[in-house]
Formats: sequence, C-alpha cells, structure tokens
Amino acid sequence: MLRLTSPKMALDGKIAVVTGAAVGIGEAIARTLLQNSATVVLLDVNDAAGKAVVEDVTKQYGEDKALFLRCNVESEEQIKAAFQKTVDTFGGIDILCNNAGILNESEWEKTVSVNLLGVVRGTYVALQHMNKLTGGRGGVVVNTASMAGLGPLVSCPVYTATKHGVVGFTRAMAAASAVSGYGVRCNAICPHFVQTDLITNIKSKLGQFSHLDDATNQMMENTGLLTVSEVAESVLELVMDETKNGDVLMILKQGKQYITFPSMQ
Ligand SMILES: NC(=O)C1=CN([C@@H]2O[C@H](COP(=O)(O)OP(=O)(O)OC[C@H]3O[C@@H](n4cnc5c(N)ncnc54)[C@H](O)[C@@H]3O)[C@@H](O)[C@H]2O)C=CC1
Ligand SMILES: CCCCCC(=O)/C=C/C=C\C/C=C\C/C=C\CCCC(=O)O
Repeated sequence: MLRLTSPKMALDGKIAVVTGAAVGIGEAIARTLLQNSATVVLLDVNDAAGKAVVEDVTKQYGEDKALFLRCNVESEEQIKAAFQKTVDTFGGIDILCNNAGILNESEWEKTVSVNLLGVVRGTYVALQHMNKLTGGRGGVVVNTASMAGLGPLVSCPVYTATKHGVVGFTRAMAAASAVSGYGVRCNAICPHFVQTDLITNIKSKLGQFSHLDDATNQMMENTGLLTVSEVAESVLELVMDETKNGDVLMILKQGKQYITFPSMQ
C-alpha cells in the first residue's frame, strides 16, 4: 500500500499545548510531539527551564515550531491568555496535554488545585477553541493521571484523590464530548513511578505521612522506574489513535495496558 505520510510527519500542521512542559514528563511529551512534526506551545511556571527547552528544540526543528508561555494552571485567567495567544499565533489548538502536577500532601488544597482543578480548567478553556460546535476543528485531550488514579498510594491520600478525579473527569468528559458532537477525544495515562524531580525528596512532600517514606521508596525499588520517553510514547499513542476516547492507559515497567472498568449497563 502506498504510504503518503511517514509516521514522523503524522502531526504535521497540528498545534499542541502541553502544561507542565518545562521539565520531566511534560518536556518529554513536548519533544515527542515535535519529533512527530507538531507545533508545540509549552506552558509552565518555570520560565528558565521552559525557555531553555524551546531554545534547544528551535535549533533542532527551526523557528516557529515551539513557543514557551508562562502559565500557572491554578489561574483560569492565565490559561485563557495562554490559549488565546496560541490561537492568535498558530491559528488553533488540536492537541492539549494536561500534564502539570505536584506532590505536596502538606499544602493539600494546592495539590487539588493544580492536579485536578488545573486539568478541568485547561480542558474547559481549550474546548472553547477546539469544540467543533463553536468553530473549533476538534482534536484530542490527553490527561496525565497516575497509577495512583487507579488504586491507593497510601502515603499520599490527597495526591491519590486528585488522580482518581482526573481519571473520572477524563472518562465522563470523553462521553459528554462524544454525545454532544464536540469532536474532541479525551484520554488519560496512568504511569507507575517515573524518574523525575517529582519523586525526589519524598519525605518532605508527604506531610503527616512522612513516616511512610521508606515504604514508598521500597515500592519504587520493587517496581523500578519508567523513563519519561516511555511515558511520552504512550501519550503519542493516545493522540494518534483516533479510536481512543475515554480510554485510560496504564504504563508499567513490564508494559502498558488499557484499563477495563466495570460496565455501568
Ligand atoms: N514522576 C512520577 O513518578 C509520576 C508523575 N505523574 C504525573 O506526571 C505529571 C508530571 O510530573 P513529573 O514530570 O513527574 O513532575 P516534575 O516535577 O518533573 O514536572 C512537573 C512540571 O509541572 C510544572 N508545574 C507545577 N505546578 C504548575 C502549575 N501550577 N502550573 C504550571 N506548571 C506547573 C513544574 O514547574 C514542572 O515543570 C504530574 O501530573 C504527575 O502527577 C504520574 C505518575 C508518575
Ligand atoms: C511518592 C509519590 C510519587 C507520585 C508519583 C506517582 O504518581 C506514582 C504512582 C505510582 C504508583 C501508585 C501506587 C499505587 C497504586 C495502587 C494500585 C493500582 C491498582 C491498579 C489496578 O489494576 O487496579
């Protein structure tokens, strides 16, 4: 069969926005989307790291393929401004990766605000631009949840709650979008432990459960750590596969698997 596009050109002309894109998993998602020819807008509160990534990828992919915008996902106003700037600069939004997240069981309201409310804010503002019923061209949202969105991470009850929330929001949003004809798919990834800054100095991030740090570190040692590239490849799968909507992809060191949830019928 004649192949008109190589896999690397698959996202040519697509505009992607990635939150929490300055380091870690978000940076890897941004780089993977660029590698597949998307144009990427990187949002983060870490200006220095975000600008450094854009400077680096610009050398590789050329001018106007990547843009850094400072944006705190706790602020609807900042999200609106960043998405509007994206649309004004590049003409639309096709892909949103809600990835920004923190681990902070002491400041647990902030953890809810970034990890769960940030995903809802990002999705709802993006829909204003992506929804086919309001002039958008449709697209896909991929949310970074966690294995802690599928079962309890005992040392982090609030982090666990936020990630269960992301999984639930993703699945309901996907169904709502489908029945409403928005043309926007919505999926989530649930990685196990990943080698990033988020899993360093764990004791200081566990609040009243700091005494559970040894058990948590032991879990990580037992399971092993994923690389950010392994996680980003799964995001790419959910972006590219147009049959995926409301799907939740668990990513383990041994491999990945779509979750089967109990049927509600
Ligand atoms: N590292 C791990 O073991 C796992 C991480 N995750 C999730 O992956 C996502 C990314 O985490 P990592 O890359 O590991 O963490 P990281 O700490 O390496 O990177 C997180 C990025 O998000 C940014 N960020 C934090 N708060 C923000 C805000 N309010 N607005 C905008 N940007 C903000 C940070 O500046 C940073 O650049 C998070 O949602 C996390 O919960 C999920 C499963 C496992
Ligand atoms: C120290 C906190 C690190 C936070 C990063 C993160 O999100 C990592 C999560 C890794 C594992 C979550 C742990 C437990 C999940 C438990 C059960 C899952 C059950 C899945 C199922 O098939 O039912």
